[in-house]
Amino acid sequence: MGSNISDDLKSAALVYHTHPKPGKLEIQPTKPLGNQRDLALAYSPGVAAACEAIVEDPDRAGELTARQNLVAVVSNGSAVLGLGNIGPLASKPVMEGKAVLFKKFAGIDVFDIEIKADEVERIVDVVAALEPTFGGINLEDIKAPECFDVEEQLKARMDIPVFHDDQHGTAIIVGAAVTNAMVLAGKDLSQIKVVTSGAGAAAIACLNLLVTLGVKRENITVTDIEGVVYQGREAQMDRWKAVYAQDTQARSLADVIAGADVFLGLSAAGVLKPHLLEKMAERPLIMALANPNPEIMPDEAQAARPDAMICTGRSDYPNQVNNVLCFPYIFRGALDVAATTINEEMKAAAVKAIAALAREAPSEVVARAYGGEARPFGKQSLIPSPFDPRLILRIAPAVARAAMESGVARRPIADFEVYEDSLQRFVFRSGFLMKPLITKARAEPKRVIYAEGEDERVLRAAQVLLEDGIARPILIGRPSVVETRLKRFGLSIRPGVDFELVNPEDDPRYRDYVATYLDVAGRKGITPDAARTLVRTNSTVIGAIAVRRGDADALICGLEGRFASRLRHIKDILGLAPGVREYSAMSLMITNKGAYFLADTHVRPDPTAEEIADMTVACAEHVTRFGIAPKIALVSHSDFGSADTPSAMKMREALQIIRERAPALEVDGEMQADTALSQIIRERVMPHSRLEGEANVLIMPNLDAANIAYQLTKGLADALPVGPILIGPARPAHVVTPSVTARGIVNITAIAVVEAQAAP
Ligand SMILES: NC(=O)C1=CN([C@@H]2O[C@H](COP(=O)(O)OP(=O)(O)OC[C@H]3O[C@@H](n4cnc5c(N)ncnc54)[C@H](OP(=O)(O)O)[C@@H]3O)[C@@H](O)[C@H]2O)C=CC1
Ligand SMILES: CC(=O)C(=O)O
Ligand SMILES: [Mg+2]
Repeated sequence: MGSNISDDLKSAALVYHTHPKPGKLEIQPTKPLGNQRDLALAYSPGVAAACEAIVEDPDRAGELTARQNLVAVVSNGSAVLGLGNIGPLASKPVMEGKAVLFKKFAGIDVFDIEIKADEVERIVDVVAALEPTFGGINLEDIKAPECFDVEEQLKARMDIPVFHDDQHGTAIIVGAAVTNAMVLAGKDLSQIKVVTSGAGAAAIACLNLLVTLGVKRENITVTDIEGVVYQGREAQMDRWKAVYAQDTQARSLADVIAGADVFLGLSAAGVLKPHLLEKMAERPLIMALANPNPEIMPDEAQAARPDAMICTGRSDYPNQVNNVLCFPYIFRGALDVAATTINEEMKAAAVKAIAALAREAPSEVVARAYGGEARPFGKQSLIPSPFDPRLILRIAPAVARAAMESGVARRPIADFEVYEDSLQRFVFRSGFLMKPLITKARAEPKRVIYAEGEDERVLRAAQVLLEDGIARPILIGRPSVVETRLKRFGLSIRPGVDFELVNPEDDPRYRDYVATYLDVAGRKGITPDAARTLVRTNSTVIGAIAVRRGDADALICGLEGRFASRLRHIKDILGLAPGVREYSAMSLMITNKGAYFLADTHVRPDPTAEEIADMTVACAEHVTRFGIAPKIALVSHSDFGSADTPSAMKMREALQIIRERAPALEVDGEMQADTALSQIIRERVMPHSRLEGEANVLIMPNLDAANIAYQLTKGLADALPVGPILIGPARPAHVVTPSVTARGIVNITAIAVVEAQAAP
């Protein structure tokens, strides 16, 4: 045993699991519990009404409890990743991890259930007894051959989906990857020769699925820890691997690899030696899927066979064949139709959807958003990336449809358009929204300077930014304070080693910075004395000068103090970008309904029509960086001319200017906010609007309206704000608000890095 991961990653992983709270999960209530009445509804006596309704009609549990969206991730810890039988307690981090993936990628809630039980009967009894709690059961990391019986018996006993992820989740992705690789290699599945290392849960399930896809059983040779699985072998045999026993004298992987088109490794680290690859067929597919360390490292495999297509289970190489591409979405589809099982038709639908998605050209918007990362279908992109937001949009409906067509859906979907719309909204609500910018930032991380470098949130953000390669942070702060705090928060990054620290009390560039400051701001009422004091004491000034002088590429400030005073320094030192007449600020609000950009939430008290037009065009450009097509509404109290107040007329005039300046923009106005957010309402008041569907960019007539809308959305709709994104400075600089979180700083940094990449 032993995972062989680097010491750095090991300690980072331990900190990640420990701080700020132990583990990766907590329970969140979804209903208010703020007063006596709430208590009477949530608990006794009100709760009895819900209980009685379920007694009368058990199907109502789906609408009165969280059951229909709740999955159990169950393990006994007997085959945890490639770590072996480490037991249920040590398996808990993996099961919590699976729970997080279910939630993050598909909005499914999970209780991880680690059970101390080795015998099939005991596992089955425990899990079967959990049926009232859950809408589905995901079995995880239970070793072969026990896992086969466990799943078979549970499927027979339970009326909800039971799915052994290591078998079928893996098989579905492998099925999609093999299908696509053979398309590229120009080989027919019925002709290819497959050799495995591993004859356990994952390997056997993959082979079974490959056979249903057309691979011939006689063209498959299985090897495991005992060597080749041959007819008559007695050691370590079971009836599932016996299906693949060959009549052969060959005894080892080395004896059978010659001529293989596909190597399928689902066993243990390092079992495939580079010299063995030489004997494989032309353009072979090497799937080294053991986790966390594969059967062969991709660079070794590529060096031995430059013509090979290579997949691993890891996220740090192309072609990540990992069941995370499947299990969240197959359950999403199954739960959404209240399926009684996950059958072969549903699995086949998932294989098809995944293979087809990889072959789809990235949409124009996605391609632009992902920069160089959106690889077209090919050797390095046999299957979609786990962060492809289209996975849920393609797999869940395909699985739901297959469940309905095969007669196992208890609650069929009536309108797939509405269903797909709800999935689309989920995608935008989650962190996926930031993904394109983060990916783009990582392609060319820039130096970002933080004025409040001693703040815990900046320190935590810096750790993430460095680990994820999003930016090269420069922190302004006193070394002793920064060092003490890093230690206190258990952060492993070190000043001078991992990031640059600018000590405002003792920086060798002090004189040069004062000179630069006087140069740019000397005629704005700054005396030499004031300049010396400010460059010593005001970290926003220091940060802005660093950016001005090219010592940093972008500035983030505003964790303390007032927005206006921070902005004043940016104005004085960095100035406006060419062609821009005024500064403005746009805030992204990620809500349960979707993502909305509001402007100007922080800068201009009462912009003119010209300034509204400028701001709208600039906002639209920023929005496209998120991979979102801007749909812009100029909002007002007036609906398409219903009032002739000065502010309504201003918005009308702004629309005319925008139409002349940027005729391709999807923009309309002036309109009320509900008209902006609803196509139905808009059709009533303005049947031929240029704007289609829901607006996602709301341009407000003044600062009061925009800032109040921003604060209300944040407070009442529990929205996650990103920004404010400052538009206008000559170089990237953003003033966050004092309530910003570490995650918020990471997000605004990614935005600043992408801006800096585009800077001349
Ligand atoms: N990328 C992905 O999505 C997934 C990857 N996996 C990985 O696949 C591997 C197996 O998982 P799983 O099938 O669930 O586990 P099992 O315990 O069910 O199976 C393990 C199999 O590997 C064989 N094996 C172990 N060590 C060696 C070795 N040194 N040489 C050859 N064969 C060996 C075992 O042989 P024997 O039966 O003789 O002991 C057994 O057949 C793990 O590394 C896991 O992380 C699993 C699921 C998904
Ligand atoms: C990915 C996975 O489920 C495993 O390695 O076990
Ligand atoms: Mg697993």
